[in-house]
Amino acid sequence: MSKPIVAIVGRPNVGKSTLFNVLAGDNISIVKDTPGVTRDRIYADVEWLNHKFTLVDTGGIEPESKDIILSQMRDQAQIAIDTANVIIFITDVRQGLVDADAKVADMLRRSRKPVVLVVNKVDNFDRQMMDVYEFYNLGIGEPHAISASGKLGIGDMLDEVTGYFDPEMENEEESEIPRIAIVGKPNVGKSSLVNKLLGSNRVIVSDIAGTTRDAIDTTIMHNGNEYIFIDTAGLRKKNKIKEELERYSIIRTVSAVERADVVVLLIDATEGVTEQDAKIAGIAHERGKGMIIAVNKWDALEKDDKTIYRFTEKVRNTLAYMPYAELLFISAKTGQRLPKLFETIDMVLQYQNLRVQTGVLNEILTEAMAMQQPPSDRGKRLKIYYMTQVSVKPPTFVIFVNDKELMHFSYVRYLENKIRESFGFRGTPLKFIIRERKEKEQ
Ligand SMILES: Nc1nc2c(ncn2[C@@H]2O[C@H](COP(=O)(O)OP(=O)(O)OP(=O)(O)O)[C@@H](O)[C@H]2O)c(=O)[nH]1
Ligand SMILES: Nc1nc2c(ncn2[C@@H]2O[C@H](COP(=O)(O)OP(=O)(O)OP(=O)(O)O)[C@@H](O)[C@H]2O)c(=O)[nH]1
Repeated sequence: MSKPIVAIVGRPNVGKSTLFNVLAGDNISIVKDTPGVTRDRIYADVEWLNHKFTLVDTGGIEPESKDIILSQMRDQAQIAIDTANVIIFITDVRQGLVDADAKVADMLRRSRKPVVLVVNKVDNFDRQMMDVYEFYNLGIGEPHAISASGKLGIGDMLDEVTGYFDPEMENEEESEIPRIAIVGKPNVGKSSLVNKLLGSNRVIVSDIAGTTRDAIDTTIMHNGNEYIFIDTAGLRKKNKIKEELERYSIIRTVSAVERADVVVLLIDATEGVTEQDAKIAGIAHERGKGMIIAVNKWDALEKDDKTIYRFTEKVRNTLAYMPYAELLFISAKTGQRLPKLFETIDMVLQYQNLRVQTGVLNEILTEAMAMQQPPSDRGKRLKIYYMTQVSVKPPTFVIFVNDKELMHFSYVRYLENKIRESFGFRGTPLKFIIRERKEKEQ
């Protein structure tokens, strides 16, 4: 299933962060007023009735001068148009309708993306409704009055947002053609890779920073199989401050990863593995995607017999939360190990879809428990009744136990390792759900 993306766009101080936090719930609620504090809160998973979506905040405008605000808003809106399925355009009833709003509204209208116009800070519906009607003039539909901080009008707004979701997309079962997202920092070689894989020049590559184009899906045939590559390259770099660039690249990554079965994270061999790489990898990890780390520009490195070993160690340390990820050393320039990349993608796809029968799983479980007893606490021992695999992509297991509290993270890890010893599941994260069951039901 691929989750829709909803982007919030709006001028500084209209209440984007507040709305974001209300929608994202308790999990992400950094209260602001300190510039920089909210920077990391860029996306969140939201559930409304039967709908799930990923919310992204395109924010991060520094209110320096009006000209800059408008150009930054345009950038925000462009990112939203490029990546989102539905756009929430948020305005402020107290500031009223301003010129920048109208300009951005024009841009959004032309994009033909569904836009939900929201007028925030309507703390008193009776008294402020007349002011809300003014926003009809934007020509992008009916304004929704809300109070983000007062949590008013949020339900109606979400009804409209989720009403635009494509039911086919939400219920999408298995797609026949696997989708591979190529992600990584700017300049790491994403376009070069897709270009090389394609073997022609349909994807534009440039040495000049500032090549503009939208994310492209490229269908590539290899050994008679089709693959769709989702490429996040070509972010505009002109006039962007570093943090802004990073935010944009993260939003695009989230949207590409969301649609993918397998993620190929490119790391620049000439720069080593960085904090930003770890952040990007985290997005794929959280979303349970198949994971391949490809260290690119391997041709450009002076190597001795220890180089690959040292590099491996560094990557594994920095990305310690994903020991399952496959690791490859490639060159998009020379084509080194690109056939191996396809083999690895095929393997990871298989493991993402592998189902293990309950009988076999429980043999592994029994043996594992015999070798290492489940933990106990204050005289009470964890009992594990059985385990079953409930889904794939990522493979997800439910473990039935007598008392959830007794189930230790380290014991789950131990069981995971036992499953991997038998089945591999290379390149794919495994998910475990612990459920309690009364002994009598046994
Ligand atoms: N009265 C009222 N104030 C609100 C409401 N929602 C947000 N605010 C206030 O508006 C101010 C700006 O809110 P933020 O959520 O930080 O706005 P923002 O759009 O994220 O701002 P930037 O990060 O600068 O882009 C804060 O002081 C909020 O408390 C509302 O519904 N009613
Ligand atoms: N030596 C070497 N250079 C490479 C390799 N792959 C890419 N490059 C160079 O790295 C630079 C950036 O490559 P791009 O493919 O444009 O990188 P990108 O990740 O698509 O960049 P953005 O569009 O900024 O996201 C170009 O100068 C490429 O020629 C490689 O395997 N080896």
